[in-house]
Amino acid sequence: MKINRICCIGAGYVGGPTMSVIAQKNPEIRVDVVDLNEQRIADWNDQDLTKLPIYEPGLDGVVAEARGRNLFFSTEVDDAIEKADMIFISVNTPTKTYGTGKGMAADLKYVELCARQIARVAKDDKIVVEKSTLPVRTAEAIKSILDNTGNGVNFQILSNPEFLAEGTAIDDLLSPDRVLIGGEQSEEGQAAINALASVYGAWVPEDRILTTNLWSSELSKLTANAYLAQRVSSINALSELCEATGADVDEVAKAIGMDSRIGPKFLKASVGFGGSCFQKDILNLVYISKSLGLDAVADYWEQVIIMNNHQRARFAKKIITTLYNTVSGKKITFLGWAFKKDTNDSRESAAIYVADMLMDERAEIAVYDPKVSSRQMLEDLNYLNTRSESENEELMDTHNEPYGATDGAHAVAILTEWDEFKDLDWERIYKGMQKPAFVFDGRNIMDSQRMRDIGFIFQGIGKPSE
Ligand SMILES: NC(=O)C1=CN([C@@H]2O[C@H](COP(=O)(O)OP(=O)(O)OC[C@H]3O[C@@H](n4cnc5c(N)ncnc54)[C@H](O)[C@@H]3O)[C@@H](O)[C@H]2O)C=CC1
Ligand SMILES: O=C(O)[C@H]1O[C@H](OP(=O)(O)OP(=O)(O)OC[C@H]2O[C@@H](n3ccc(=O)[nH]c3=O)[C@H](O)[C@@H]2O)[C@H](O)[C@@H](O)[C@@H]1O
Repeated sequence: MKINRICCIGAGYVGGPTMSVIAQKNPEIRVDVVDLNEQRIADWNDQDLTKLPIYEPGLDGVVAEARGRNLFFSTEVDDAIEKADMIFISVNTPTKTYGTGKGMAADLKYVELCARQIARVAKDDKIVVEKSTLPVRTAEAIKSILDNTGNGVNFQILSNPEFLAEGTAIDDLLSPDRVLIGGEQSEEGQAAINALASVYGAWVPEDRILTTNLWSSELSKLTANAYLAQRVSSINALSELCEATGADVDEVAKAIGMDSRIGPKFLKASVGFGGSCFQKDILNLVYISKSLGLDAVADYWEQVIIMNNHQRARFAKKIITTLYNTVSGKKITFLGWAFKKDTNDSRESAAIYVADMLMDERAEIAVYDPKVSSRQMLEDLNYLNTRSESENEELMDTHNEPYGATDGAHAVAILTEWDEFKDLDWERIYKGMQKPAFVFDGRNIMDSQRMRDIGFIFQGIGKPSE
């Protein structure tokens, strides 16, 4: 089966970059990325490539090559569905904020809407690909909707979860560790799997394209994120033990990471993991386990989230106790708001929660982040509903450069590991701050000796205090 046209519903962090690379590598396939959000589509179509809605290193070059050739962004969802042979569903699947499973289960309403829309519009056979991260057995629900509300055409459902990480999305897409495709174990299912495998085969070596049954593929995505987040929570748990004993968490991480069975990656202690997916996907895993009566399994994974919440709170508490048990009226500068470097995404960023806790103590927060807009920072805080929007505005001040942000501050807290923070003129920052000048490095990016030599009272995560 030859694929001539692809449609992707959802032009977000996954749909946008993934389809850009598919289009770049398959110039003979037309790829239409569609979204209900008109502003987002307008931004994807902006001639000024610095205005793309997502900041990802290398994305602008890929879009420049393919856009207008065989890559198109539009709000014409029906038209793109109708003309496509293969339709990716890449819409958001946030944690439910209402009803059964509130705060735990994945909200599948956007996915279901897509399935219903595909069923209504499709007039010939289609392959429908789950790109969104979904609970195991969702393909069953999608198939039921398509088969029962459609126009009698045949649908094949595939699961093709995305493993890219933000900030390295283009590199991850260009050379993935693996591409996972789950499908029905039938002749038609195999043909659909082969069709999608040939799209990736344009640039991904065959031995990296892994095919499984649908349920293994759906569950592997939740499992991969749970394992990765578990490693961060494990090293963060040990960071507290390091602080209590005089061990250095980076030294411990290096020592264990050299064991080839453990490996060196994802062992960086931090103020806590963020991002739109780790928490949501683990909560979803916990919810599924609980629904199946597997309470011990649910409790095991829930601990990863509990530890992450603890790490964020511990960081805020450390700032408060170190600043003589009060931060009221004190200026505390955050360097970084994004959940990790090289992205403008701040969803579930630890910075939001740490700011919220300090603002509860009436601290005045000044923030500088190279890519996150001040509007987004305020929206993030308002979303928590802890205090009124005007109070948030009063207590938070945003800056577009670091020196004004740190001027007059009692303390600086590093919340994101942006490379540029290492090269700031820290002597200048020190001079401008209140004394004693405190720095809390929530990412362990600074050289502690150098910072102490400048005069700072410096504290990293999981590091000896002097
Ligand atoms: N952000 C990431 O790095 C990764 C995300 N994922 C998963 O991919 C999925 C998408 O995530 P993101 O791209 O981050 O979300 P996003 O929120 O950035 O993008 C989703 C887009 O879908 C659009 N949308 C929702 N319903 C629609 C509909 N009925 N018709 C047309 N457009 C619709 C929204 O307007 C939005 O622009 C989620 O399930 C997520 O768990 C998977 C791997 C990585
Ligand atoms: O499903 C998803 O959304 C994606 O989630 C993560 O990607 P992402 O959240 O973009 O970024 P990561 O590099 O995994 O970092 C997540 C969080 O963990 C933190 N982290 C990561 C690694 C580490 O050693 N220490 C640490 O604190 C990061 O700072 C960040 O806040 C996974 O790495 C991707 O494979 C997956 O596709």
